[in-house]
Amino acid sequence: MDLGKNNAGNTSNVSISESKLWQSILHDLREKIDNTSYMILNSLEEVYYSEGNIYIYTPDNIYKNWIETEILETIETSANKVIGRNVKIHIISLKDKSSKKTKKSKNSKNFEETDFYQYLSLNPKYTFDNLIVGNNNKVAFQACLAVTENLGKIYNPLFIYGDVGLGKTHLLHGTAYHVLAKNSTAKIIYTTADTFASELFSYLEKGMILEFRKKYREVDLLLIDDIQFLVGKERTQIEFYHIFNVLYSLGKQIILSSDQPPSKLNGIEKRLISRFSSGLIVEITKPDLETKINITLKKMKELNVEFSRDVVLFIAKTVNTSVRELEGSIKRLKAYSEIMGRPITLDVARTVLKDVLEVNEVQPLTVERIQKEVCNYFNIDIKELLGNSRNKKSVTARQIAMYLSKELTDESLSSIARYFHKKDHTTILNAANKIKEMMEKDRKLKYTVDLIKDKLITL
Ligand SMILES: Nc1ncnc2c1ncn2[C@@H]1O[C@H](COP(=O)(O)OP(=O)(O)OP(=O)(O)O)[C@@H](O)[C@H]1O
Repeated sequence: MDLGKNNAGNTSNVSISESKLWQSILHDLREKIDNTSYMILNSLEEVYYSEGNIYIYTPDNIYKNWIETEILETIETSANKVIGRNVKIHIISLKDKSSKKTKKSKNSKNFEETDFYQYLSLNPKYTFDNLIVGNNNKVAFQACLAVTENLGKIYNPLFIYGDVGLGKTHLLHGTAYHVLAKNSTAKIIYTTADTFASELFSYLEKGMILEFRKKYREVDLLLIDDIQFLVGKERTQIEFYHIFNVLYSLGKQIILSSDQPPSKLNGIEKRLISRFSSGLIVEITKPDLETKINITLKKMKELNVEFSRDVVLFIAKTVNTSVRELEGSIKRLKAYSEIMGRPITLDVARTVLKDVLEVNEVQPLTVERIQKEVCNYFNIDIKELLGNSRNKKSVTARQIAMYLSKELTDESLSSIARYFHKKDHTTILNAANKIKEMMEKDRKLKYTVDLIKDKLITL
């Protein structure tokens, strides 16, 4: 029987029998039912989920009767626990063809893995596949990747910090997904320090502190986001301190994120700070232009929207505060274009994102600024840059300035030519092409150009 096929022979749906959720339910049942019952359940090939119902198909009535009399309640309890809501279990014998048809009506939706991820509070979009890795987050990403290969063995704890909206949560969720992809039964808790604190108090109110401890002390990977929210919460810090110690001594992996490095987390106990600092601390910084362009292109694809190259460059250059804002700007432009039925031109983008630009107080990127920055870098006079000197340094500087003016401003080639006191726009085009070509072969030149570019656009 083909597990990937549903009743209608449609191969696009995934049955619960293949899913991580069913594996988790079976895993939970392993210790609770006898071996024969476990073998029976493990051998079943058709198990489906639909809106709070699990349909388990058995080859005949003997299996059906066994499950119903021996283990039905236990399955239900495990399923409720794993899914986090009440589910109803239906046992259907495949010999009884008519019941199969009724239960699996065309509205019946097979289980999707997103149900499982929602249960873990993971955003389905925050995977490594959707994460753009640039200079700003490369170290943090590599550290997370290394940790997934070797849970608890290296970089424990891993402490990731950076300003708001720079992708810390995305990285934490991506790590959890990556661990689950390698081992679907890994016990993972992702939570924020705030949720951890509220959860603790609700367990305390119910007199269930032991259950709370058990829950957190049993994990293979604990990810706590926004750890700065532990500041001032003394009771929560005490509880977290003990959980941390237990997990650490058991060699379980802990990953924390914060908007500050540990040393700046005033209001968190010293003993916790020293533990946060005992593993690897990595920073996520603001993305450079190239990374912002790549993120913009990725988000456009996710949002199914297309902008011209000019608009992409404009967004990436001008939205400087966070990746969240970058994403917000793309969404705004998309909404504007849909509502007004107009394509997004550079002028439209400028108008729609006016308030974002005001916040960012962007210094306009003019040909004059580029010329000045190039002169600073090469330590030459503007007269030398604009003159006709053929010495190597002046020629390189001039060509780089022409290349950057073409790449980073909206000026036409003729207009750029005027800024360089040239009559012919082909001078600019030739210089720009030459630098572009040379950068592919000459790493030192590429490094120089990138450095100047960074200075011009860095936030
Ligand atoms: N490198 C990246 N590639 C793709 N998307 C990114 C990247 N960095 C951030 N994002 C996106 O930016 C948005 C904000 O990221 P996220 O919530 O992870 O930031 P954060 O650092 O956790 O922020 P906060 O400190 O406010 O909690 C998300 O939609 C995320 O997908």
